[in-house]
Amino acid sequence: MGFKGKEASSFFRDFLDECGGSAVIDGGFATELERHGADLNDQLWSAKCLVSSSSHLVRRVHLDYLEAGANIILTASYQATIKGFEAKGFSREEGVTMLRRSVEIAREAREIYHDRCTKDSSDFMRNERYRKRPILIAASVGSYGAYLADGSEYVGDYGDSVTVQTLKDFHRERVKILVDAGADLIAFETIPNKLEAQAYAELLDEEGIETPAWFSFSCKDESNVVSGDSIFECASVADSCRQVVAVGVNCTAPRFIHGLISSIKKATSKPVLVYPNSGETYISESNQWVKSSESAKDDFVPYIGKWRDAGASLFGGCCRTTPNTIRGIAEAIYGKVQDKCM
Ligand code: MET
Ligand SMILES: [Zn+2]
Repeated sequence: MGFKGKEASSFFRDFLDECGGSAVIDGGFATELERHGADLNDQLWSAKCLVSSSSHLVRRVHLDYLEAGANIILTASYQATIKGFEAKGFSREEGVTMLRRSVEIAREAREIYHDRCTKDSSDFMRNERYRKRPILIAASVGSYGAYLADGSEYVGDYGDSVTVQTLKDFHRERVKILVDAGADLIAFETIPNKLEAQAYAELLDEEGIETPAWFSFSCKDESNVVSGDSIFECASVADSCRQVVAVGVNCTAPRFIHGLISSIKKATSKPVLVYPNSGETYISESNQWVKSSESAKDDFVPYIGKWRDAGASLFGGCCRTTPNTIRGIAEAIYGKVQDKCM
């Protein structure tokens, strides 16, 4: 399946149809790399693993999420920027190579997974719909706040000196590199304010990018993104952008998701995606996740059905969620699946 020659929106509608109406997004990526032993206490965060010596870990995490049932896997490029790589002493060319690698590694993981599925026919999953599910590679684009590596993507205030133009110039090159590397989708993630959504929309238009994109916002309550801009206004920006095929929220506490879905549905008829975090709060000073007083670590899998009834159609997890969360979501959507395809 490819989007070439197809309108972005019809490509994505076909994908969702093939998935049976609802699709599974993967779970926390950086979190999972850490669980496999990576030390991400670094300005580059998960992008640190794109250096060749750690690329096997990136592939491994992608495979874990595919084996858990994901239809969409997000690349390790969330915090990968040429500027960020240069600040760490890499050359421009090396930065470009690592960005491209993020897409290539995800594609390799998809091939390995497909290969395993075909070869191991004796242990094939009985659930045909699950086994034949389509799989897309989404190039992760973290916000400008993510590049600042100071937790700004959870605050959303970039100050007066940062304009739409600043943001477009910041994102332009890496978006083009990721598209050129063959991503099926661009996942603009953890968008903290309306300004950055406007910048992405203009950028897609100006560069004539035909690769479908999704806009996903990080939110602080049931009706506002973290900067305080309303989710309705932010989703409206996404709604008016032709290349945007889905709109939603990520890295947001599960308790706000239901209300957010309703607000987004008022602004757009595009498919709605949700991939909450565990409900814990990120403390940038100590680089730690702590349980907030309102909620212990939520297990949001039991709510998937309700969120689907509220109108969402893509479900996954963000920080501090694991392949187990995604397995639970896949089972909620596809029914009980065997552990192995694998
Ligand atoms: C701070 S949100 C991080 C999103 C990214 N896709 C990850 O799971 O690591
Ligand atoms: Zn997150």
